[in-house]
Amino acid sequence: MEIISFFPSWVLPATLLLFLTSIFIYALRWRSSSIKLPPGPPRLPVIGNLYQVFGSKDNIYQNVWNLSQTYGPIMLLHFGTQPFIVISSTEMATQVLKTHDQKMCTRPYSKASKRLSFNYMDAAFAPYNDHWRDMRKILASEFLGAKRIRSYKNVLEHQIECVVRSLSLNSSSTTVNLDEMFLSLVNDVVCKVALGDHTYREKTFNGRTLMEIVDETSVMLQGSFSDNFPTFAWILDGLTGWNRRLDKCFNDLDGFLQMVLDDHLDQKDTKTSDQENDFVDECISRLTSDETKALLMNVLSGSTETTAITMVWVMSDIVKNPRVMQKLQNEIRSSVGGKPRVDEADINKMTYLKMVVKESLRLHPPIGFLMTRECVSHCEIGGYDVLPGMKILVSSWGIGRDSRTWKEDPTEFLPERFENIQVEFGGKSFEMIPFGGGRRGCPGYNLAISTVEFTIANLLYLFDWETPAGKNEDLDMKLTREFPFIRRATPLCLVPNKYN
Ligand code: HEM
Repeated sequence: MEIISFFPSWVLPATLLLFLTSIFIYALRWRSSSIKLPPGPPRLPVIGNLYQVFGSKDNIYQNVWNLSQTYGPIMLLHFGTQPFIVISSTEMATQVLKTHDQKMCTRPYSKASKRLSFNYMDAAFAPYNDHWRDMRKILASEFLGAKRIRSYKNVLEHQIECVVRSLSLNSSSTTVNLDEMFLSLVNDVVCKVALGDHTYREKTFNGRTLMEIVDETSVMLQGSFSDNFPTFAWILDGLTGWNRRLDKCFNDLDGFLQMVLDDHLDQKDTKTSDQENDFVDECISRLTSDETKALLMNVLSGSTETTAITMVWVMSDIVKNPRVMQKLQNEIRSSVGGKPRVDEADINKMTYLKMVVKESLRLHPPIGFLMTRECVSHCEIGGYDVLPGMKILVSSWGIGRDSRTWKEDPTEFLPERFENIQVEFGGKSFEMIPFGGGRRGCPGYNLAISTVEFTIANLLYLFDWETPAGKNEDLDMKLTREFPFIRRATPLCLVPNKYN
C-alpha cells in the first residue's frame, strides 16, 4: 500500500501498458519469424519473377509448370512487387478450392475490374459478399435456369442449321476458318438469348460492334502493367495511355448496354401478354441499371470466347487424331440413325463424345489459370502459410497434365482414359479443373459443355473434315503466348466434305 502511494498515480498504468506492448511486439516478431512461406525461384529487384515467366520462348503456362517441377506444387512467385501463390497439383487445388475455399474466395482489386464491372456490381469480379451472392443467384435462375436454357437450345439448333446450310453450299474444296465460324455461332446464340435480339451483333456504338467492345473488355480486364507495380501506377498508366484506353472501353461498353436497356424500356409497354420476358427484361425488373449492365458484361465476356475456343480445341484434337475421329463418327452416326440432324436425346447416348470433350478440356482448357483469387484470412496449405492479401493463381493447364494424376501418357490425347477415371465438373473433383471449383467456380459449365457437345456432334455427323494439305496428323497444335485465353497460334482452317 505504502509503496504504491510512493509513486505518482500514472506510473502503474503506464508500466502495465509498456509491459503489454512489449509482449505484443515480441509475439508479433515471433509470429512473423515463424511464418513459413512456400518456396519459389530467386527473384530480381523490381520485376520479381516476371523474367522467368514471360522471358522464354515457351508459353507462360509451360514456363510456370516447369518452375513448379523444381519448386513444388505450391510456390511463391512475385510478379513485379506483388506476391502470388501458384498452385499446380490436384492435391493443392483441393486445399484451395475445397478445404479452404471460404478463405480464398474473394477476387483481388484492380482498376479495370472495378470500372468494367460497374463498381463491382457483377457476379465474377465482385468481392465475396452478399451482393455477389445475390447477383450469382439471379444469373443462375434467369440466365442458366431451365426456362432460359430451353430457349437457348432452340436458338442454338437454329444457328447450327444456318451453319450447316452455308457449309453445304460451299464446294468441297473450300477451306473454312473454324475459329471465326465458332465465335460467330456462339456470339449469335448468346446475343439472342442474353439481349433478346441477335441483330445487336450488327449494331455499333461509337463505331464499334458489340463483339469488338466485349473483346476489348476482356483484354482490359487482364489489368494493366501497373497492377504489379502499384507504387508507380499513376505514372505508368498515364504515360502508356492505358487510363485513356480504359475510359474509352468503359464508355463504349456502358453506351452499348444503355442502348440495349433503353430499347427494352421502350418496348415494355407494347409487349403483349404472350411475349415472354427475355433476360434483360427480367434483370431490369429487379436490378439497377448498373447491376444489369454488370451482369450482361459477365454473360457476354464469360461465355462467348471460352465456349468458342473450347470448340476449336475439340475439333483440332479430333482432326489431329484420325483414329478418334473415325471412332467418334461411328458412334454419332449409329446413334442418330438416318435422321437429318443430331438432336438432344441422341447426345445422351454418345458416351465416347463426352470422353472426347473431357479429354480436350484436360489438355486444352481455354483458361490456363483460374480467375485470380485473393486470400482473406491466414491459412496453411501443404505445410506453408498463405497470408491475407496474397493472390492465388491455380494452374488448370498444369493440373490437367500432371503425371501424378494422369499416369498414362499425360500429354497424349487419349479419350479412352475416361473409361477408368470418373471426373466431374462443378467442384466435385479436382483432377482437372477447366471450370475452377468451390464458391467461385464457373456457374455456366453445364451450358458450355452441352453447347460444345451438340455443335461438334452435328458437324461430325454431317461432314468429314480434313486439313487443306490432307494430312490431318500434321495439324499444328502450337499455342499463342497470350493471357488469359489459351488459343491456337494459327487459326484452325479445315475443309468439310459432305457425308452422304
Ligand atoms: C467452355 C466454357 C467456359 C469455361 C472454360 C469457363 C471457365 C471459367 C473459369 C475457369 C472460371 C473461374 C472459376 C474459379 O475461379 O474457380 C469461370 C468463372 C465464371 N464463369 Fe465461366 N467458363 C465457361 C463458360 C461460361 C458460361 C457459359 C457462363 C455463363 C454465364 C460463364 C460464367 C462465369 C461466371 C459468371 C464466372 C464467375 C463466377 C464467380 O466468380 O462467382 N462461364 N469460368
